[in-house]
Amino acid sequence: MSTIVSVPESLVLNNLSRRDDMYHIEGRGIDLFLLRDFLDLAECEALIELIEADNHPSRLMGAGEANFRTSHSCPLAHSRHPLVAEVDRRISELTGIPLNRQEGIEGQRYRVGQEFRPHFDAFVPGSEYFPAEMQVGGQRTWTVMLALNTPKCGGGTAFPNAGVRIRPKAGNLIAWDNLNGCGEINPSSLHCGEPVVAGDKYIATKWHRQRKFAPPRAHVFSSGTARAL
Ligand SMILES: O=C(O)CCC(=O)C(=O)O
Ligand SMILES: [Fe+2]
Repeated sequence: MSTIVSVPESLVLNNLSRRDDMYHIEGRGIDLFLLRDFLDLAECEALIELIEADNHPSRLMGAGEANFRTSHSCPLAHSRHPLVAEVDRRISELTGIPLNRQEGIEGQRYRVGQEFRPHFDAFVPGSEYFPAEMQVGGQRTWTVMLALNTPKCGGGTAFPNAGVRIRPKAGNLIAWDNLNGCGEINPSSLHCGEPVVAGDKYIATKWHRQRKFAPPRAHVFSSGTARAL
């Protein structure tokens, strides 16, 4: 038996790794990519303004412990701003993953002390939300995360099982696959947004699905909860 997905994940790996401006960050058990200056500073500022204009306390899929994710989130697609569509398009061009497998990009703002504790972006099998998510696009595959500013101190994106910490810098993009070759959650994809120590932190996160993604109207975009594998 074989699983057929519309874009083999190895193709995404090829698309990212063949660029000479792409840094391959070596982590235990995971391929992490860093591309500098994916957005220019004016674009970062414009996205930050959209996040400031419309945000709500960040949500979790399923039950999570208190203070697990203390940031605010903004469903950037709701703004209908042309820059958001342009960023979606550029991400699709970079990864080779078609637009119809993208979730709407989510802006996030962290103030001092706010964080997102270790979690998987991929949906956790056995959770109450899992069957519904499998109906609307299947598992999450690649995460692409854009740094919209450079926090003064703290706020790194850390992968504890892979032994990697990435410091956000305005305009930079990072990307990783949350699944292994069998389509199961890769334990090394566990990651967190470390507490911000000084200044604010703004990012925008793009999650991708295994199949065409057609969310019901009330669909809430958020990350998976932490769960030991
Ligand atoms: O804030 C970060 O660095 C990580 C955010 C994150 O993990 C997510 O949006 O899924
Ligand atoms: Fe995440």
